[in-house]
Amino acid sequence: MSDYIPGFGNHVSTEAVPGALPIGRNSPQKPAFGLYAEQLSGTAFTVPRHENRRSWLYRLHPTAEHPPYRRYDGAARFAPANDAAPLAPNRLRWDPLPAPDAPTDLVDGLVTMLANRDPAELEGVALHVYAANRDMTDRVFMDADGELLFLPQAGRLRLDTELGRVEVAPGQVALVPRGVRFRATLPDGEASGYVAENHGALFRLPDLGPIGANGLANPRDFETPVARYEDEDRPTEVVQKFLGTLWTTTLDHSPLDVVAWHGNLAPWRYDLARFMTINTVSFDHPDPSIFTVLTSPSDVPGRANADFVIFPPRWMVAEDTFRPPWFHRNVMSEAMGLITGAYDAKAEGFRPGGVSLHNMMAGHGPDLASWRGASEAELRPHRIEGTMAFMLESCWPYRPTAHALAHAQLDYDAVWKDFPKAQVPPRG
Ligand SMILES: O=C(O)Cc1cc(O)ccc1O
Ligand SMILES: [Fe+2]
Repeated sequence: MSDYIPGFGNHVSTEAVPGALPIGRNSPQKPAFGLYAEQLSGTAFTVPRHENRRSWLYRLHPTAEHPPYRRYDGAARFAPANDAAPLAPNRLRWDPLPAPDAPTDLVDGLVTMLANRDPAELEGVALHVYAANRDMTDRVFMDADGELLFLPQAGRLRLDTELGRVEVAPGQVALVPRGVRFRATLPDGEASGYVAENHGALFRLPDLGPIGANGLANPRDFETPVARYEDEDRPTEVVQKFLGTLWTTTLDHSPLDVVAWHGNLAPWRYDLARFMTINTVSFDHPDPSIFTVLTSPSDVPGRANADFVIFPPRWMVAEDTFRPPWFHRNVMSEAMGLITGAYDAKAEGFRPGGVSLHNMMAGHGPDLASWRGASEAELRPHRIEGTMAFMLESCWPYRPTAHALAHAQLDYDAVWKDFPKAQVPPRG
């Protein structure tokens, strides 16, 4: 049997021990084996049925049984954005995180770069980066502030979650729903990458409009783990992110003790190589919304709280067209990262593991070298290979954290310096 069940947002039933899952009801008077039934809500009880997400978990201990949380004093840079000072409307870019110089697990290796809105408003996203070289041992993490989308850049992650094991490699992404506890271990000994934290409406597949019934990320390619549990009676720390700060408590058992579960709120993984990419076969560079993998809508139709967009390997065939991204100013705010290769609008300086920020209305687009190259290129069919950039586009402008502001590349603006002035014929 596969360790994964295919499909996005499906109603799944899975049990690690035969007979653990109640049949025909969610909360029997006495669940099998003395298990505790617990509902985990991903949406308010009364949201419309097609948006309603929740799962029922059958576990060795009730989650409610835990001592009080105290402030966690590790992960000093895994912190909320600093919104005290006015933010300059400048474009910013960051180099990849250096490898940790001490043993560091995923939680302590997370560094918050960009965030918008307050998690208490149930809107907005944050972009974190991580660099870790140690397994989480005897501790788990959970985020009450949002769902977590993991984008490994180097090194695999094994995410042992309450609802099962998700293994994810660079080129794949994985999602852990809000509130689901998990432990990250590093099969390759070290790992670095990105985490998008979504405080708003749950990520979903975008509508396809005139594209039709198929294409972009197809639902069947999302993989949800089967139930898998630990029966460990030893102290386990739970680090929790709640309202932008970190808290800790210690249980006398592993909380990854869900023997069976059913429902449609669950972790999953997705291989970005399965993305069916759409592009022009005539002329002009289409808007990047054609590359949307997942969207988190805001209350305004079509204006996303967060769009997760990728720039995958693809053919470029447009005729009489400047093929890379055009110059633009966007009412949406654009955070970007690079998983592998080079990005077609930036000849240099945007490195795998790096981050860039082009906030609302910031003029940006190809750097001088990319513009020159693409303006002069012979327009034969050309395949962009070995690349994977992503964008987390949000209607809410991002604020870099104090740490990010202090570590931005110097003079990113210079990539748009010295464009030759256009020469129009003299008037009249
Ligand atoms: O700024 C960027 O590089 C991202 C981007 C890509 C694209 O193809 C069109 C618009 C856009 O913002
Ligand atoms: Fe852009």
